[in-house]
Amino acid sequence: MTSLLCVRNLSLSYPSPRKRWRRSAPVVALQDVSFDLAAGERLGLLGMSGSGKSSLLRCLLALERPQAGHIHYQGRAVAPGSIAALRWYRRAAQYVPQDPIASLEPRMNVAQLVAEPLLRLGGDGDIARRTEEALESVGLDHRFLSRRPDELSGGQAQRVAIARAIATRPALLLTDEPVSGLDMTIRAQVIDVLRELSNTHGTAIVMVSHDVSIIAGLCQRAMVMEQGRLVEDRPTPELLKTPQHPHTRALLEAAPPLVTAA
Ligand SMILES: Nc1ncnc2c1ncn2[C@@H]1O[C@H](COP(=O)(O)OP(=O)(O)OP(=O)(O)O)[C@@H](O)[C@H]1O
Repeated sequence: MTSLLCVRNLSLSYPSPRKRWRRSAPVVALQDVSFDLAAGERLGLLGMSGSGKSSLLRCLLALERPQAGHIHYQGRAVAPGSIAALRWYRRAAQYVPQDPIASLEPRMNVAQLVAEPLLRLGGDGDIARRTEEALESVGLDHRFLSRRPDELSGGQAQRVAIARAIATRPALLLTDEPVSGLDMTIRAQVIDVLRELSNTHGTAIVMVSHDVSIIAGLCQRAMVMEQGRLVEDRPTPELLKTPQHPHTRALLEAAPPLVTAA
């Protein structure tokens, strides 16, 4: 497989809030994080709350600038460098956020929301058909096309956010807890859609989840973070069967028993 993303020695700290007359030490979110992601690979990111998963995702999305290290996409620099000059990267990488309702423009209807990235990226062919296909693949039929975000449940809004991201068939999909608000049937359906997208179009996926079973069901590889560091990075079945790091073992012991495995 060809390397898509190359992440080397990434470190990120947030300035600490000012307490009265003095500042305390910055909050270290990422420390010396390095890994590669191959085209079409599906990578799960596990870790306790506050371990740095969302910070890493924000760096991969070029929303946060790391203080040290670099990120290259197909050999081109995503970081360091100017965020404003990353238009080319916004075409390649799509994002499914954790909070879909906040991310969907309230004045647009579902058809416009899903078509918007296709139009923005200069989509060719039948935009209406691709919009409907993307919505159908997440279990929403044509009756939803004219609804606005405030007329959707949390789960339906999440599915619109996923349809929006996958309609463009991106080379890289970055997701933060993409199925956490969905019931079990829809959750399984959305996981199938993501797997199908990846298998058919070679989309690489980086997925943050607290749910080990979701990562086991979708991702060939899993990484575990602890206090901003990567402590384990292995094929998911191996990591689940023989966790090496004490933190991974603690994480798996705290998780509910797995129903399925990749
Ligand atoms: N904007 C911010 N300003 C200051 N500190 C931050 C900010 N965002 C995150 N942090 C801190 O950085 C560290 C990593 O946070 P991050 O959100 O990346 O963890 P996480 O693993 O995604 O957690 P969760 O699973 O709870 O979402 C934490 O100590 C957090 O408090």
